[in-house]
Amino acid sequence: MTFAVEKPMFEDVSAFQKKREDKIEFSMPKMTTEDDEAFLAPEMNAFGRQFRDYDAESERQKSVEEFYRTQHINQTVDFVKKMRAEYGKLDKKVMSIWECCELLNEVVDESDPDLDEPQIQHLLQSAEAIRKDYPNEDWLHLTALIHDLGKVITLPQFGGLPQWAVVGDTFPVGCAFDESIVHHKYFLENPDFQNKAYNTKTGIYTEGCGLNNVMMSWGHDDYMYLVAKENGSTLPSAGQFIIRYHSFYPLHTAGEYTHLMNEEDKENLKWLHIFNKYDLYSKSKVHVDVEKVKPYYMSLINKYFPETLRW
Ligand SMILES: O[C@H]1[C@H](O)[C@@H](O)[C@H](O)[C@@H](O)[C@H]1O
Ligand SMILES: [Fe+2]
Ligand SMILES: [Fe+2]
Repeated sequence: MTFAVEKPMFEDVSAFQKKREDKIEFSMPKMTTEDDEAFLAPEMNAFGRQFRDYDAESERQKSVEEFYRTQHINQTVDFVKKMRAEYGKLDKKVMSIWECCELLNEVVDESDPDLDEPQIQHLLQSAEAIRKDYPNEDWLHLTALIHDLGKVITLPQFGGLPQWAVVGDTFPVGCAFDESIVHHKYFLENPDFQNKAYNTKTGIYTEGCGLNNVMMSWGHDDYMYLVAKENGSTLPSAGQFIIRYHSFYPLHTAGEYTHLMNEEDKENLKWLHIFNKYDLYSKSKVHVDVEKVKPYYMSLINKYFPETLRW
């Protein structure tokens, strides 16, 4: 394999080039090809139910519903503005992408009816699944690996936010809460629900303004997008879009809120549709061997991210 190496700006070209080549050699180990069958989406989740069944009668569903009750009451325009300002500082920690993956060993997502495994497994399961079907789109494998890293903000050293401010599906604030949002009834107690400036179809926005100008409920998607962007990641725009809107089920699955999109959003949405299948249907009790796949993902991290990032 050959790689295009950017023209270095240094005087000592050979030393720089050498460093760069070492990095590249390390960064491209062979892909494992033991099982190269296509990814098959299962019909049932690990609990023997349909995926994303928010109305089933079970203990897990009850706690998921309670999660959405608090999320819907508390995610307001004011709250999102505060969170954006606070987390925009990126002053919580300096660490690498892989260190963050390992921190997710400690995080279990209370909003998810389909998975109660540590989040690092979900990252690897979705990345390995998408890699099977799109072997040449390395940026997509990496996008899957990192898409949920933002969940670290539930940990004490990152501000210890309650789960309702971190996980679950997302939706715009500042305009009407669409009825396709799961457990929509709990918005009745959200102060923005009664606010005339915020409760019309376009609210504080304009048709076609672009999602970049829309404030989404605060959580792991927007936070991780911010981390990637502010630290100068070279992930393509579709990868950044996937990270930012993968929980926006009211758009990518229900097809609502399209009046807020611009042309670029429409292009990127095609990739988000592809991604969503692997994010959702790869959730399983079968663990991926972390050490075995780590070298491959390290090579992608080195390609698209600096060594350490501000979080
Ligand atoms: O419960 C899940 C989980 O929190 C995911 O990380 C998020 O992306 C989904 O939208 C949500 O339904
Ligand atoms: Fe997520
Ligand atoms: Fe996910």
